Amino acid sequence: MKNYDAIVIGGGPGGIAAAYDLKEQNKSVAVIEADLWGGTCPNRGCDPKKILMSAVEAKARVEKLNGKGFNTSPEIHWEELMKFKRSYTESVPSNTKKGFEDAEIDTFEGQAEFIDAHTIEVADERLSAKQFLIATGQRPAILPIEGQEYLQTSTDFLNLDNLPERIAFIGAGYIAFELATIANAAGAEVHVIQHNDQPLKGFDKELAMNLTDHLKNKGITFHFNVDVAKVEPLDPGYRLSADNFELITDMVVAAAGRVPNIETLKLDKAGVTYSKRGIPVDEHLRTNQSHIFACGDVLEKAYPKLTPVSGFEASYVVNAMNGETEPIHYPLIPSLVFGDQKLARIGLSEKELSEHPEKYHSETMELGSWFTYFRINDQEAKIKLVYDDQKKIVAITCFSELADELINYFNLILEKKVSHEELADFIFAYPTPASDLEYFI
Ligand SMILES: Cc1cc2nc3c(=O)[nH]c(=O)nc-3n(C[C@H](O)[C@H](O)[C@H](O)COP(=O)(O)OP(=O)(O)OC[C@H]3O[C@@H](n4cnc5c(N)ncnc54)[C@H](O)[C@@H]3O)c2cc1C
Ligand SMILES: NC(=O)c1ccc[n+]([C@@H]2O[C@H](COP(=O)([O-])OP(=O)(O)OC[C@H]3O[C@@H](n4cnc5c(N)ncnc54)[C@H](O)[C@@H]3O)[C@@H](O)[C@H]2O)c1
Repeated sequence: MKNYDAIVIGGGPGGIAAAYDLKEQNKSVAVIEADLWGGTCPNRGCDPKKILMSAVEAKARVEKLNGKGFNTSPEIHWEELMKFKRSYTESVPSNTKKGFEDAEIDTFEGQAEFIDAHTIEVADERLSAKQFLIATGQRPAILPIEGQEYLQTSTDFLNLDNLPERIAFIGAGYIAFELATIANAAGAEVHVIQHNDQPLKGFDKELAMNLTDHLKNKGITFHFNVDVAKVEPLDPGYRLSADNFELITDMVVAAAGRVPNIETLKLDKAGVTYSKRGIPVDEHLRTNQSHIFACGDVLEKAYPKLTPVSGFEASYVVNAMNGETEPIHYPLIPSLVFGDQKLARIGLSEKELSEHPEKYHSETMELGSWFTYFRINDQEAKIKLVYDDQKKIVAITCFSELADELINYFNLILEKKVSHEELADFIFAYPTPASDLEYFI
């Protein structure tokens, strides 16, 4: 039986970052991956989505300038776009694996399952280690409804050879908004079905509704307060039904959240506690077994489950495995819904803000006439700044084509507590979103 200093279970962003850091400390390290090396983000998450989104952004940019230099609406050629996406994704698993091999990190393929607290089995091989890191991520939740076998997922959508004429998304969170935006721009008839009336929970309600209205104007149909009960196959297509609701479509994507990959690990055999929301850890990312750590999406945690958060936790956990005694301290984490118009937020959570309305007040600024946005004809652009009673900014939500860039500047400003006076010491290239910053702070 091979014995290691550390075994990392899961070859996604969290597991990869941790494995390299552990190796740099001259430890013997093995990584185990059950599916695609690289994990969710580069194979079936952020990166393929953003490649498809590039076409959406380009199309929308031209459409915004219709009558202002353009008189056309570019058509997205799905097969070509998918080919472009695959030119990136297809080499991710082999490149990731080769990277490990070059770094002399051992790789094993298959589902890892614990035999006991110090031994795991993968593809009929038993391995032991002094320490373990569980970084097995999440997968799409499949709704417990009649006909659930006909539901497809974000993974299926991001690998479609041909775009169906009609697509329905169940759920109105990050994934549904982003993939619906792509499907709509590429020419499909798109429906988004949400069981309550609150899309994009966790974002400012007013600006989330601005994004919803933007997508409605693009042709996406939203159905709120509809709890889908049944999916039936037709020839061709599917019928979705709920109380007083029926919809015929060609593809149904379950986009109603994600569940942690824990069942196959046989955590009971290692004595590791878990819940259906993931693996609970202490403030050193340690499970109830002191030599078994966990990081990334598989955690039961209140922090957002995002690629940079997995990477941040991985860097921390390697030090914790080495005996670091300071608890993990998370910096501010921006949240962002990508699209031709983006919605981005940072700062105190909407829950915290709504629980103490007496403590906070907000100001919304329409930005459409500001030169940065006027130039690209982004008439919908706006920003909401939330202040505490000391007039300190505690949260910011941006809605615009440039919100992704802007939120990162605010991240630096809020995290480093940069004042208006300090900002005035900088000369930013003009005209850019950065040169507007001094008017917000
Ligand atoms: C459609 C989509 C879009 C997204 N877009 C963004 C975005 O724009 N920005 C962003 O920051 N985040 C985004 N995310 C989230 C991001 O992908 C995740 O937060 C990130 O991948 C988490 O990294 P991780 O290493 O914790 O888990 P993962 O990337 O999920 O990696 C875990 C790995 O463990 C493997 N595994 C599971 N069980 C076992 C086992 N028993 N044995 C061995 N291996 C196992 C899995 O196969 C997987 O490869 C998106 C996610 C999705 C689904
Ligand atoms: N841009 C990004 O950073 C990005 C993009 C995509 C995914 N992600 C990550 O992936 C995670 C999962 O995304 P997601 O969109 O699947 O989950 P989500 O939690 O963001 O949204 C799920 C939505 O489905 C709704 N829902 C739940 N049950 C339902 C039902 N029975 N019928 C109809 N609606 C129902 C929820 O109310 C919610 O609005 C995100 O939380 C995030 O961590 C991030």
